Amino acid sequence: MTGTPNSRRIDVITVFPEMVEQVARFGVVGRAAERGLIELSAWNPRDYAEDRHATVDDRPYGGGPGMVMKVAPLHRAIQAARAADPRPARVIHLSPQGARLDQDRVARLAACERVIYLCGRYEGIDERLLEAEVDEELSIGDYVLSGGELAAMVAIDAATRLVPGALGHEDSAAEDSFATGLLDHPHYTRPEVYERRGVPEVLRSGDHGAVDTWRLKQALGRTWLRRPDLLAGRELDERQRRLLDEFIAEHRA
Ligand SMILES: COc1ccccc1CNc1ccc(C(N)=O)cn1
Repeated sequence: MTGTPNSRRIDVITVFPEMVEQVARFGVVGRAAERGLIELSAWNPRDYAEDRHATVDDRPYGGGPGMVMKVAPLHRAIQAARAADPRPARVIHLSPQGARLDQDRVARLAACERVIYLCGRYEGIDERLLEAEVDEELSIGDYVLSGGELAAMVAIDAATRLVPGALGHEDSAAEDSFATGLLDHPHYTRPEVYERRGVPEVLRSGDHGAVDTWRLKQALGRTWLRRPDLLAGRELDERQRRLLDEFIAEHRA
């Protein structure tokens, strides 16, 4: 299936295609797929195995527990995915050995016209396939999953939110907490009081300037409290500095 020229094409190499296809059935990613902003296809290396048992793994050279994914079925699946669209693709291997996925790397993925996500299972993938085909290794965190599929789905979700048009006007990715480099401010909606807990007055004042100031102060304060590391590498302007100092003074009061 050749892609429509300006849509982002996402291919996933996985032995569990049905698992990965779920990410394009719901919510923001589901709507983006429906509207042709992204196209998602999964490719199963079992379909490209050499033998009638559709073997995709084998025992590790050097011994040890578990199995290793074979080169040939993965290589053929990647070639089939590449051939499905004339545009060049960036091949990303999800692995605990990868660079940590953060919003900057997500933004780079979102800018790619084509990405092929390679999902390992078992103990991992034969190094020769990685050397020959992989452009970048990414990790969603310092923990081991039973496969790269969930990591690929995380990357697909985070990147799709940044595709122009994917989010309605009601929630712009530009104000996302990590887009501003700060944590998010608190959110409230009706009822005004729930089990004796109210809503901060300023949010019902109708004074949008005051609301924006309150939200910035809360974002700065919460970042200071929960993720001071995010503030370490960041210059605050005079207004931000003053708001954070106010928050800290109130926090210590
Ligand atoms: C033993 O599993 C592997 C070993 C090597 C490569 C891939 C896998 C598949 N598992 C993964 C994949 C990604 C992440 C992550 N942190 O992004 C965690 N686990």
